[in-house]
Amino acid sequence: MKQISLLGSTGSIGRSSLDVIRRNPDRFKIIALAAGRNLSELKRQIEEFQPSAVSVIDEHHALELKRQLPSLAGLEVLYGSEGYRQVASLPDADLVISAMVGAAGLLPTLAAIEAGRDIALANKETLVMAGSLVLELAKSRGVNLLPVDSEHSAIFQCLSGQGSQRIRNIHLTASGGPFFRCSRERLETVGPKDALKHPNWLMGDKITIDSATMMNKGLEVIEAKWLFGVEVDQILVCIHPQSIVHSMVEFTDGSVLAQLGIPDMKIPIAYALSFPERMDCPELSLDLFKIGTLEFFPPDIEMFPCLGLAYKAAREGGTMPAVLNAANEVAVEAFLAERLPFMKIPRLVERVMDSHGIKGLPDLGDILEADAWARREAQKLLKNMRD
Ligand SMILES: NC(=O)C1=CN([C@@H]2O[C@H](COP(=O)(O)OP(=O)(O)OC[C@H]3O[C@@H](n4cnc5c(N)ncnc54)[C@H](OP(=O)(O)O)[C@@H]3O)[C@@H](O)[C@H]2O)C=CC1
Ligand SMILES: CC(=O)[C@@H](O)[C@H](O)COP(=O)(O)O
Ligand SMILES: [Mn+2]
Repeated sequence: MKQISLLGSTGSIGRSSLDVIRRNPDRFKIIALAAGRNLSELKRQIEEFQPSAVSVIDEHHALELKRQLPSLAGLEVLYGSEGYRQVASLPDADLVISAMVGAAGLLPTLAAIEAGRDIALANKETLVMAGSLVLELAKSRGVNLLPVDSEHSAIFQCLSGQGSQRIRNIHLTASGGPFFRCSRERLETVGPKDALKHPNWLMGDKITIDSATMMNKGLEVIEAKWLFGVEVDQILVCIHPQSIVHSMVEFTDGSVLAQLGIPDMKIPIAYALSFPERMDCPELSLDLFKIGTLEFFPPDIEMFPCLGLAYKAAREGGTMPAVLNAANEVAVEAFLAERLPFMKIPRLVERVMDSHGIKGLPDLGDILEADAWARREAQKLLKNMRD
């Protein structure tokens, strides 16, 4: 029985993870949950999965949760950064699922690695911000980093049993998002409702906007660089509107291995949870004849500059990827609140990056400082960039 601590339980990945666990009660046991503010969903999860500890965002939400769940004696209700740290580093957990959204996922994930727990990693921002530190710490603690992100799970599966020295290129597939082949005129007018309509995947708002700008693919390039130890220029993005091929690895002998499946996150989640074994998921089945066509196109970096900005940040290294990530989080939040037009998301990120003095070989303090600086800088610039 694998004992699991789940960070980000009320989100899209959190709920899909619980679905996989619910179907396999003989293999997995939830021992702790961490959420943000969604108490009604968390309450349902506590009642069903009976964890021994939970953490929420702050004391107010912890008190409210206790008020709503008076009968659950024995449940430890924690909150804030210390609560998340405790849930992430429980000694009884075999695996921690890291599925909070954004920079909030970094410290709990580091705490879990520090405590020697294997990680099923959905929170790509952790590797974008602090890839070098995360890899070093995971190595020193003997921790397995098991990718949940669909493309990285695909690459990980294609690489099983092969050394990464023999990789010529990684072909990272992207759906193209809701605005694939849109005109520039149209992109100037799109709002949150349009951008939240992802063609293939049901996900949280932040990653759905990142898919629409293609920043998601940029963050994934950085994530792949760290997970698979390849050079940035070996990671090639291709638009694959069907989202059936989840990524490919081209080896030095010209062989290309791909992983395919329906676009459902329960597949990569199940793989990360059961690794090195596979599970039976009869409901997740691919009908190739229904799909019929698989297409591949080059990305348009002029229309989707966020992808180019992420490559630039990856090449420059040091604190720059953390700055890219923080500026993007501010820009996406402003776009969702209708305070920034869609096409100004990359402009804001670029301006913050342009005014950043990179610190090479950053420690955790440098990364957190760069993240805070980029948020302040982005907020300042936002005021002049609304229309
Ligand atoms: N959704 C998907 O299919 C995929 C997601 N990912 C990655 O997985 C991660 C999660 O994505 P997704 O599930 O879509 O996101 P959601 O927005 O659906 O869920 C986010 C989760 O994080 C919690 N949360 C939000 N802010 C904070 C905070 N400041 N402190 C603590 N917890 C917080 C939320 O809590 P609450 O709602 O209770 O406030 C919720 O549980 C992201 O990094 C994303 O890039 C990767 C591949 C695919
Ligand atoms: C499901 C998943 O892994 C997402 O990261 C997905 O890939 C987003 O779609 P895009 O390919 O449009 O970014
Ligand atoms: Mn992905």
